Amino acid sequence: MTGVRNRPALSVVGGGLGAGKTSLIARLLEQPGMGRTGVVVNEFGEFGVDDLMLGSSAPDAQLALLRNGCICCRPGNDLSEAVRKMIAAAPEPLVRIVVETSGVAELSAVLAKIGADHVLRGMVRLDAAIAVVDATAPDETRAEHIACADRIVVTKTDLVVPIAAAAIRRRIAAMNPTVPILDGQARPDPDVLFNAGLIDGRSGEVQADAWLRAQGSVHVHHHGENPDSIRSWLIETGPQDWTQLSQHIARMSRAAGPALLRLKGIVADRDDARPLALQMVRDQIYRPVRLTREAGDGRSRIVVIARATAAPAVEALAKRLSAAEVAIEVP
Ligand SMILES: Nc1nc2c(ncn2[C@@H]2O[C@H](COP(=O)(O)OP(=O)(O)OP(=O)(O)O)[C@@H](O)[C@H]2O)c(=O)[nH]1
Repeated sequence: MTGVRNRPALSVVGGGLGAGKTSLIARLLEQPGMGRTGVVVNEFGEFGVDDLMLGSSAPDAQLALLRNGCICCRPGNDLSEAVRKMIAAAPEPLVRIVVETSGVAELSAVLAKIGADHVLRGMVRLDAAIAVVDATAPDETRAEHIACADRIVVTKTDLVVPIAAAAIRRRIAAMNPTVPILDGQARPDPDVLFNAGLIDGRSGEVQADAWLRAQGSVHVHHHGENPDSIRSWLIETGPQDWTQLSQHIARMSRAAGPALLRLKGIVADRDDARPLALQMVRDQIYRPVRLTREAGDGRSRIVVIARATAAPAVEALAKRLSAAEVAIEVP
């Protein structure tokens, strides 16, 4: 099996129907440094046009089309198979693979499926979850997309007045305070858009803080009284016993149910100087990654993003972990 650092970095681009996913990827593919990229397009319907559009903007890119239903809902391992074939067929080793989800897929459901697919995980290195938000359709902004994204790209800002674009950015920041928000019109730099994973694609080093993005950046947030509103928590605590911690997290996840959207953490391990990176998308727990000793500072930091109804479950988790400080939204 290829060492994790040498595997292609897999990023997922999600967003509503017509939000601008294909246009964003097509513009990215035209940029220098985007060679040796493969794109897997998942179309909901039988006839795909996205691959034609991408093929014309980057004739050398490796393209694969998965038709007929969302990869998150379809049984089987179509995505794994498409990625395997793409890696095998590429004339040169691929640096990156971008998966464009169908416009009806939930980004969180696609990420959860990828997390559960050990064959796929063995072929790639997970990189960025990118949510595309259409500035002309603010009401279509889906909480799941925002909550689980590592990067957000707001598209069609040329079609709205600046004040409307600013309002969308504020709304996104209130739902996910740690996520960088980029403007699609500004032609996002691939180096800024991608490279969001635990391992820095350029240096091969672990980039724990950049990945967690919780260093002093999660504030007390309140986003309305509505039980559907999205909240974020930063749980800061000391070293943990891994087995116990995973049981506490599983318990929190069961209590929160579908209200839990995303969890990310760097956890100091009571029995090992090397911390663990853990993440969840919905109820899917990814296998934790053991970091290097240098990545730790003796503290555990866990970021949880969930609907407001999950508050008791998250607060109970914080209590069980004897969190020294919990930043929680206040009404
Ligand atoms: N003015 C403007 N139009 C855009 C922008 N981004 C995308 N579009 C247009 O919006 C339409 C939909 O864009 P696509 O890139 O196909 O959207 P998509 O998310 O891939 O669509 P589906 O795959 O069907 O869900 C196209 O006509 C694009 O030209 C933008 O930033 N500004």
